[in-house]
Amino acid sequence: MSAGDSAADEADRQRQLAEAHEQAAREARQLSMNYEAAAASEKATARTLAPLSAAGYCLLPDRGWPGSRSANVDMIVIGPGGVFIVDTKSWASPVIAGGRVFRGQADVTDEFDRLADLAWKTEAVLAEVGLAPGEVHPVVAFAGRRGVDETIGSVEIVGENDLVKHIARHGRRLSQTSIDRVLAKAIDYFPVVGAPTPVLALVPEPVVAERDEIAELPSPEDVQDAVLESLMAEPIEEWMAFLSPDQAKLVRRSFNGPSRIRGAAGTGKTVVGLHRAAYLARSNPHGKVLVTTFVNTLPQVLKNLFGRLAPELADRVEFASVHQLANRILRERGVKLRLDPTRTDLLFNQAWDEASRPLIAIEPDRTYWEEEIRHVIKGRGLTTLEQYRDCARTGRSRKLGPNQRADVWKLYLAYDRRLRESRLCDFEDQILSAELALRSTPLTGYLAVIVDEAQDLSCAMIRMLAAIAGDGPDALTLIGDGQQTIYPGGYTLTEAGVALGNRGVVMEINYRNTAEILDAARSIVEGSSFTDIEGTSTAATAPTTPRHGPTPELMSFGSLAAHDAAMVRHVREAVTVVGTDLGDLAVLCFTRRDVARSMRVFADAGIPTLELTKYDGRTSNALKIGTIKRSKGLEFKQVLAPWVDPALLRRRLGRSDESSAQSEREDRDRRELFVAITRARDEVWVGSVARK
Ligand SMILES: Nc1ncnc2c1ncn2[C@@H]1O[C@H](COP(=O)(O)OP(=O)(O)OP(=O)(O)O)[C@@H](O)[C@H]1O
Repeated sequence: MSAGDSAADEADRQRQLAEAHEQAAREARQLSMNYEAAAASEKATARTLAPLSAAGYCLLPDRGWPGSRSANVDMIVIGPGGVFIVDTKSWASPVIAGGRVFRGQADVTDEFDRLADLAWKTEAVLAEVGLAPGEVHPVVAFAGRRGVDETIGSVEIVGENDLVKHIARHGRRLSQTSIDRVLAKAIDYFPVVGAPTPVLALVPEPVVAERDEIAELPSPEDVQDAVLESLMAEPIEEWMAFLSPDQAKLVRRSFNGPSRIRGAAGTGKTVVGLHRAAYLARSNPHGKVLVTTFVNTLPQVLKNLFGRLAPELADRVEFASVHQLANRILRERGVKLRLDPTRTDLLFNQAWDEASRPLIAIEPDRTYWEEEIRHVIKGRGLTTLEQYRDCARTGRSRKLGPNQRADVWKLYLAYDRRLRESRLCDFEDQILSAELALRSTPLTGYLAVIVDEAQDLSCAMIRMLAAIAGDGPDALTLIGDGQQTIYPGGYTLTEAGVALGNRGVVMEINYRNTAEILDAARSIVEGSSFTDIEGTSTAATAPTTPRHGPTPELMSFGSLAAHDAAMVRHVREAVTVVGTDLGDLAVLCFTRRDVARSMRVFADAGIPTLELTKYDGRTSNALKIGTIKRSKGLEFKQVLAPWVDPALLRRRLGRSDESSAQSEREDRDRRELFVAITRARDEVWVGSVARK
């Protein structure tokens, strides 16, 4: 080593050290500038959002990003309008185009995807306390901006100065109890950001001067209006935003094929179905969700409920009954069918006159055979006697041998011939034609089909809907309860070509009825069995309910006049003494004739009425009157069931002729009365007139 070498080495070392310090300083300075901007924008966001606390909102500023050691979330806002995960971006002139976001030349859409992903994971965590999925909103606020209103995937993008309005306009969706539960869980999930890692530098910590505030805040009037709007908003029903944890998890559950949600009356199946429709529409940007059921008027009621549950998705979720859907399918394909129920009834009568003799010997009740043709034969779309001979006739108690089936087939042929000669179709033909039409030209555009009250649908209807849904994950959800089956001639889903595997879920808590109403309803169907579309002959599940109320009144009268007077008196007292709104009462009848009779009785008593055929779910101060079939899926505070067969109010006894049509009919009538009684939230009145 020559003289001076060691000094030169040291000089080199010190130079390298200096360069390293300079590099570190440059990086620290850059980082500091970033944090400074972030801190300023977080502070501004906190200040912008502060007025929301007057409307019951809680702000959780600067929380840790779950699962990340360094990232944080600017602000979590939790209150009556839901949960908002707010990320503020202080970007100069960001551009949103073609579903992507650009910052200068750089595509920064990934940052939005990360926020959407965080919201998705937050949904799952908050579902554990029952928050419905649609209530978690990822929001990006552009700092210092106003008038921005965009979405990228599920992320809502607004100007920072529109934030209060944006959040407040969600109204009052969560009650204080729900907010408290969600808040406790969120505080747990989003950790408090800890102190920064100590700086191991031999330089003194810089002294930071107070920052200038960001200018341009929303005007006080704007903020006041928004907060007021939030405070004054009509609260929505609790279940629209907050569910039981089991329900909330079920809404988000993914099934790798068709699935079935089963549960007794009032267990929240429809509620889950509506939330699931919203969830599926929200998670898939393309296609629509179809919610369908048998009763023609129920879809409109569900649509109105959905409009409040998820207004932003109103155009992504369609509501139609199966017949309305079949009608549309045929119309769009240029197929014209002539439907004339009065004339087709007449044609059936003529066919009955021609071919009834051997059938009367087996079972005299004409209706039984009409049901056999409409539900067992045409409900499946059987076209040959061989098919009919092989058919299991699930749910029909009377056994039929091959020759007897041949006699039924003759009746069917006689009816079918008359239909063709008259160029007429019945409603079963409408479904079968739509199913056929779908085979040549499928119906596209639906990402999922959700069927409510699936037990009411025929085999062909299920096939038609399965064809529309396809067999992708979550494409078909069948919701229903075998115990509420009131149409004969059941089938199994396997027969309809739907393989459920083990994708079945049972719901077990009743949210609608009081324990007293449930007991009364159960006593009506006790001892009678039913066959479910899953193919199992089951005893009913026995859901529990936490609510109590008056014991249902099961009244027997000596005369029609006494019955009708007591029925009117009960309605009057419900309104004047109990204080129930007239619009929250329903009179549910077995037959259309009884509906007409009720309308007359109440008209004579000067009580305003509304037929269920005209009810769309909107409140009106009129007594609802309709058939029990029409009341499927609905609920009322009080239900009256008049002119009930006294036999149904007695315990069902085991009969010697269990396989008779009469026994099958009685079981069905009992289930129908069960449906009527379980429509009531609080009180039930059942009237019967003793037979002399
Ligand atoms: N998590 C919940 N919290 C509060 N109320 C609920 C909840 N879930 C359901 N409900 C209420 O319970 C009632 C019954 O719900 P829903 O109509 O969905 O039951 P269902 O199983 O479809 O009944 P049915 O088969 O008898 O038609 C409704 O009033 C609904 O608002």
